[in-house]
Amino acid sequence: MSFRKPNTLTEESSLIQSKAEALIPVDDAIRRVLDFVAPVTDLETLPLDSAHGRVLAEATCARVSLPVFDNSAIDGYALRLNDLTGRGPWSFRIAGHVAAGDCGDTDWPAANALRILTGARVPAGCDTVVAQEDISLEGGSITVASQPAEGQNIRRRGEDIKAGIRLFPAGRIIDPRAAAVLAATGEGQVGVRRRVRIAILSTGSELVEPDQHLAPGQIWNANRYHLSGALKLPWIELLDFGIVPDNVEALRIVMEKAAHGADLVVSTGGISVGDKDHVPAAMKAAGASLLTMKLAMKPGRPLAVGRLDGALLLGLPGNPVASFVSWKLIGARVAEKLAGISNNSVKTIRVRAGFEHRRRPGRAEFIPAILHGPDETGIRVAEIATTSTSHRVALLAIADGLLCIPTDLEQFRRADLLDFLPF
Ligand SMILES: Nc1nc2c(c(=O)[nH]1)N[C@H]1C(S)=C(S)[C@@H](COP(=O)(O)OP(=O)(O)OC[C@H]3O[C@@H](n4cnc5c(N)ncnc54)[C@H](O)[C@@H]3O)O[C@H]1N2
Ligand code: MOO
Repeated sequence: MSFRKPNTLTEESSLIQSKAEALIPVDDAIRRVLDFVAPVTDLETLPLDSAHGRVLAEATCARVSLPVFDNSAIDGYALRLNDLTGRGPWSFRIAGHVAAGDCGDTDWPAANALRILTGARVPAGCDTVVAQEDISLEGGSITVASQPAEGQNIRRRGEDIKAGIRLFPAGRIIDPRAAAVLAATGEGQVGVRRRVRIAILSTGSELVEPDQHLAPGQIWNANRYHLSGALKLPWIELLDFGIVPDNVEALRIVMEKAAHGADLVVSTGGISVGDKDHVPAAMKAAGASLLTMKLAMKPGRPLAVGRLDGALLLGLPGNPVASFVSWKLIGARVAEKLAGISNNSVKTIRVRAGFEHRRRPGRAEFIPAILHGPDETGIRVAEIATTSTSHRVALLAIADGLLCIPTDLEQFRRADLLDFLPF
């Protein structure tokens, strides 16, 4: 079975995984899904202040050197070393004053000092700046007791950033640090990729919104909120289609509408084998090419992926922790690739297991876990409440992240090292 490039995924029946087929390793599944994603190509030019959190469209090089000119690092006095003849102490009349913002081209007779303030352009001829704490001031003159070093307290042009060097790659999110660097190098307008349009829908006839009364058999919609929370980002335009009942026709209509306006449509629920699991059928009825997968992953075994109208459809499982984990590991990667983001958000750290565990291998597990520690070796220790996680929203409340147990691992002991994906 292969997962093909955009718009060529047409023989859906041959792509649907048979029951007997092995579970797909998580990394393979991610690779296959990502193979199917092309970043949005439309660009916008925005004033820097409106570009916070957006994705840089092109690599950015410094068009100036920083500092732009030699300037003083301190409040003090500018001197010419040539004027320090003989043995000290040396006295100089203060011939003028340069502050930050002044052009610094000032009349400066030989054997005189200039008062200079932090950030002020160092005048021509000045090769040292003495701190005001290191002189004695009397009337209009200063006395310098010890020999200053050449270049001291002068911030040289280009010592921070050289004109022409690459500051950021394409795909970098303009976070506050990047914004400061862009501003400092005079990038008042920046080219960014357009926002990715992501539609979400919560499938399930049992669902009502949390501000509604629960009738017998109903539950409150949790998935809509972990998704809308994760998607409230400056590079995403969120389209929320609310709750859709378990009905192929209703699902088809909403999916078509969502796919029409979105780059990615994310649904939760209705992708397993129950009589009311209609999401794959609705995707097909809408004319989508479709791939349903069973992943070697717990929670989050079922996954449906389709393409309709230029939009990618991603069907996540209904159990809240399962859909949360599937979004974090797979959905978020899809969204980031669509947006053209260069480095993905899935970054694990190493932790020690705070417990021992024996298990049936075959699925990678992602268990909500709490971090303690660090232990005597300086490494943090992960504890879990249970390995049965799929429906247990309480685990999301208490956990610091996901403890990652590799597919083939049969057992581990207390203090063994494992990967951990922080929230
Ligand atoms: N016979 C089998 N049954 C199931 C299998 C299987 O392989 N064979 N897989 C199980 C696994 S694993 C998962 S995960 C679930 C996935 O099921 P669906 O994606 O079809 O989801 P639903 O059946 O619609 O819902 C599952 C569960 O989650 C609750 N839910 C759904 N949406 C929400 C929501 N927005 N907020 C809160 N809770 C939600 C729903 O009420 C169900 O309890 O299938 C297993 N079954
Ligand atoms: O994927 Mo299911 O999440 O194992 O419960």
